[in-house]
This record gives sequence, C-alpha cells and structure tokens, in this order.
Amino acid sequence: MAQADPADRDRLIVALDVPSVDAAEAMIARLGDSVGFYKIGYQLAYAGGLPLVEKLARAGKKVFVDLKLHDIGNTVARGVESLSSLGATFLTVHAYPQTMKAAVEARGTSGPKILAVTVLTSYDDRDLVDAGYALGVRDLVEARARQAQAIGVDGLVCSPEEAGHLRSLIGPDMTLVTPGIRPAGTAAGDQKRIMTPGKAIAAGASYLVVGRPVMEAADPKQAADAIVAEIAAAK
Ligand SMILES: O=c1ccn([C@@H]2O[C@H](COP(=O)(O)O)[C@@H](O)[C@H]2O)c(=O)[nH]1
Repeated sequence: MAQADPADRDRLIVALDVPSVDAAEAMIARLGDSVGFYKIGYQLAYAGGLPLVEKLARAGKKVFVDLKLHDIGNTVARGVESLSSLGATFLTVHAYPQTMKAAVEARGTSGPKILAVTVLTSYDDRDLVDAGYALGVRDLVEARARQAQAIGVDGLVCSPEEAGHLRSLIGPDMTLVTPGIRPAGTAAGDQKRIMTPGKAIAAGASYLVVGRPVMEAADPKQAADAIVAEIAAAK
C-alpha cells in the first residue's frame, strides 16, 4: 500500500486497550509507521502505562490520555496539573460544568487540550433513562456541547452519529473526537452508537478512536492502513 499522508494517518487514534506495557509496546512496534496517534485509557494506565505517554511523545507519536476525570473541582485541577507534564495532546474529563471548568483552568497554556466526554458511545436513550436522566442522547449531547463550548473546553468526545449536528451547532473550532467506529463487517461489541470510518469523517469527525477493530484484527497493521485509506477517501 502507498505511504499514507501523515495528516490522514494522524486522524486515526488507536486505543491501546491492553493489560500491560509489554503488550502495548509489542503492538506499537507491530503497527510501526501506520499509526501516529495512540490512546491510553484505564486498562493500560492502571497497569503502569502512564510513563509510556512520555516515551511515545519522545518518539514523535501523539498521545491521548483517556482517563475521563470526574471529581470535585479541586481534585480534578490537581489531577490535570499532574498529567500536564507528560506531553499528551488530549486529556478527557466528563462533561459536567464543575469538572470542565476546573480542568480548563488547570491545563493553562502548556497542558493537554481538554476533551469533554458528552455521552458515552455505549449508551442509548434507554441507558440514559436507567441512569436517571430526563433527556435523550441527542438532547443531552447538545446541552453538554453548549456548556463545554461556553466554558472554553477544547473539544468533545461524541459518537459519529452526533458529529454532523454538533459541527453545525458549535462551528468549526472545537475538535470532535469520535469513538464508536466500526469498519464494515466488524463486531459492534458493547458500542451502541456506531459508524464506519468513512461515514464518520464525512459527518464531521476530526479524529476517529478505534480499539478492538485494530487491536483484535488478525493483521492490525493492515486494519489500521485500511481505516486510514477510508479517512483519505472520505475527507
Ligand atoms: O464515549 C466513549 C468514550 C471513550 N471510548 C473509548 O474508546 C475506545 C473504543 O474502543 P473500541 O474497542 O473501538 O470500542 C475505548 O478505549 C473506550 O474506552 C468509547 O468507546 N466511547
């Protein structure tokens, strides 16, 4: 396959959802130049993976720290300060006003861009009712996006299903990062609001987060290359 344009390649963020740093480093070596942007979430961070953020950054890769912070404002602010020196590009918090305000104030000008998680992509309207919310997914995502923008959050994590609507609502400046990506023929698993890579880019996603469709593929490098090719074709 021809060398991908780095600008297209870096719109794919591969979720390093593995149980150890050794497993993460083996996958990073396997993916090689096909992937330039990685996400470190609960599983790897809690298995000693945070130092990998600095190591990847030193190797010229971008890193998204997906810890979805949510606590009292003071604790969120101190957590953001501690994470700020790692060299990550993005850091997630849940889209609650106190949490978002604390994170935006604490990240200053040199910390990671703060992304607010609107409504998890594994949730549908029924799940929100079960969790005690009166709003459905579309309305809650919209309300949280408006609050995030007013607070000065840098970007949103949403499903690609909401990307088009959010883009028209919030304008061109905020970054839209979309998990819930499923190439044609791959299993949805626990994700409920999904789209193919090409459709997500066409809908207005800035970045696509992909975990299992790459990490569990028979040939992860080929799976990543195919997603980047879809991104290039859809932009
Ligand atoms: O709403 C959200 C927020 C974060 N995620 C994370 O993205 C990846 C998706 O992995 P897949 O294997 O492609 O489903 C995973 O790390 C989640 O923690 C999300 O899915 N939805």
